[in-house]
Amino acid sequence: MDRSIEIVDLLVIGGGTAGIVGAKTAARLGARTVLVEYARTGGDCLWTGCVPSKTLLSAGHSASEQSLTGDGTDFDAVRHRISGAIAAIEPADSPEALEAAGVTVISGKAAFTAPGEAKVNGRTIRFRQALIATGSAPTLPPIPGLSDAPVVVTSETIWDLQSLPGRLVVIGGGPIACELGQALARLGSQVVILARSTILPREDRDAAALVLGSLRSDGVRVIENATVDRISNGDEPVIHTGDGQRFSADVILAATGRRARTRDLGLDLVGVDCDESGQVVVDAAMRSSNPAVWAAGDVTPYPEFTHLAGTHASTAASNAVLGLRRKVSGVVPRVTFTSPEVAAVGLTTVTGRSHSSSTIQHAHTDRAITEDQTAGFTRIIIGKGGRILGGTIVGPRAGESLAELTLAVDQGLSTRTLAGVTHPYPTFNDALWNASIAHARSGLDSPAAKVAVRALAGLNRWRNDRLARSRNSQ
Ligand SMILES: Cc1cc2nc3c(=O)[nH]c(=O)nc-3n(C[C@H](O)[C@H](O)[C@H](O)COP(=O)(O)OP(=O)(O)OC[C@H]3O[C@@H](n4cnc5c(N)ncnc54)[C@H](O)[C@@H]3O)c2cc1C
Ligand SMILES: NC(=O)c1ccc[n+]([C@@H]2O[C@H](COP(=O)([O-])OP(=O)(O)OC[C@H]3O[C@@H](n4cnc5c(N)ncnc54)[C@H](O)[C@@H]3O)[C@@H](O)[C@H]2O)c1
Repeated sequence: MDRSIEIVDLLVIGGGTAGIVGAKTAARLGARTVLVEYARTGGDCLWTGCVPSKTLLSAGHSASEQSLTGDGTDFDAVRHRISGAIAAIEPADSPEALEAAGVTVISGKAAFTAPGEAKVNGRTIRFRQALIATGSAPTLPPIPGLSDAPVVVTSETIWDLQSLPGRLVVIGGGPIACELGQALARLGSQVVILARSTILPREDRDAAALVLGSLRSDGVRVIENATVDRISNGDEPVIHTGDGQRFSADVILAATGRRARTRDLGLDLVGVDCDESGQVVVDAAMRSSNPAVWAAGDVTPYPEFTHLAGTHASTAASNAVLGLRRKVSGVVPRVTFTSPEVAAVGLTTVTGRSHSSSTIQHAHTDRAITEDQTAGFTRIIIGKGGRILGGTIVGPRAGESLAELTLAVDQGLSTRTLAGVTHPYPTFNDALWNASIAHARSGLDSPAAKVAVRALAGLNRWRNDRLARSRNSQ
């Protein structure tokens, strides 16, 4: 029997970051909001993404410091730390927190059935607007033998390992491969990273080179431009590369990208278009090809970051509920939390004739020297009128320094403006300040500026002399 519930203002499908933020935003605006989640609220970030991976990195960092004293790794303690971090954050993302915010939470799998209708657990929900926030899942690359290998994990299942892998082969070279590869190497695994291109291909080349050096000094074998041909599964899995190299593994981590969860959602029944990779196509207001259906987070073609899932869902939900067409910002910061961290926003290379860059190596940044952490730099890309267009920061806590650079890019600040703001000393942000000062000062080196400065100084000298003469004659 079909049991319908009264029409809701916003139906949210998926209870990860995008779903939670979207649902809370709508409820705060007074909308009758229902969120459907088939696994557990909190999504990828809380359970298998940001939270466990950053905790693992922190544990790896502590282990690498302790190795100076010869301490071993207690993997149970690491697992305990990870579950502790999840447990501490989970209440904020729980169904109870959502209900307290005015959101009705339904446990089950939702799919659209007709325009304005979806089904969950055999029950029809009629909606005025809907938000698709179903995220993405890791994919396994089509490598012969991979799916038959005994211990193949992804970023979703690696957290189930009960013991530290002795030999870990990571296929991929993106943020997941670098972060998890480095953390596990620091905890004591022998790690090989097989990357199809260079590692962190989206980042500034100098930044990626610093991470490569750091991974290697942590004992990770990084093979760039590798082709993984096949995996043979005899006594133990062996990974064969195109150039004839072989790597034995106890565990294989596939970190080669993700696929949007849009299959079985009934999107064709509501006229929601997807691109060829299965992601929901949205405009800059996060609206799909169906004007009553919106999408946010990893299910869209935008970069896969928690902060973006949240801000995009908030925009989508308020647009849906209030009938607005507010567009999302194009300024997207990102941080890869390796040692050193790589943080970037906006333009990271000089691409136009009117662009220039200003770089401060952290070897010249006093705080980096006092911390003995000089492997890093701050580079900003500058456009017309000294406007800061973006940049890259590499070093400890680069992600924290990126907030200031992100604000500068978002607000269209110039190097002169940033140079004029007193920064505390000694901090890592000195590098961003000094990169701005260096550029702003270089403006004073142009012939026209030199003439103007000389004229101004001359005028002031003449005025002071005249004042002095008149004082002397009194
Ligand atoms: C290892 C790792 C580390 C990461 N680290 C960072 C980081 O440091 N910083 C950062 O910004 N990002 C990081 N990310 C990315 C970040 O986790 C994602 O961008 C973010 O979680 C996406 O949120 P979402 O809400 O779009 O999707 P998800 O969190 O995947 O949520 C989607 C939810 O929808 C549910 N669902 C799916 N289909 C249905 C359905 N039909 N009915 C009901 N429910 C459904 C799922 O169960 C899931 O709970 C990391 C990712 C990984 C894998
Ligand atoms: N710190 C963070 O914000 C953070 C951390 C982890 C993940 N994430 C998000 O999760 C998303 C997924 O991460 P990811 O690292 O899996 O994906 P990715 O798409 O960023 O990187 C995958 C890498 O694997 C390589 N690759 C693909 N197929 C391969 C093959 N057969 N052999 C060897 N290499 C191959 C690709 O060239 C690419 O460099 C990222 O795009 C990112 O947005 C973010």
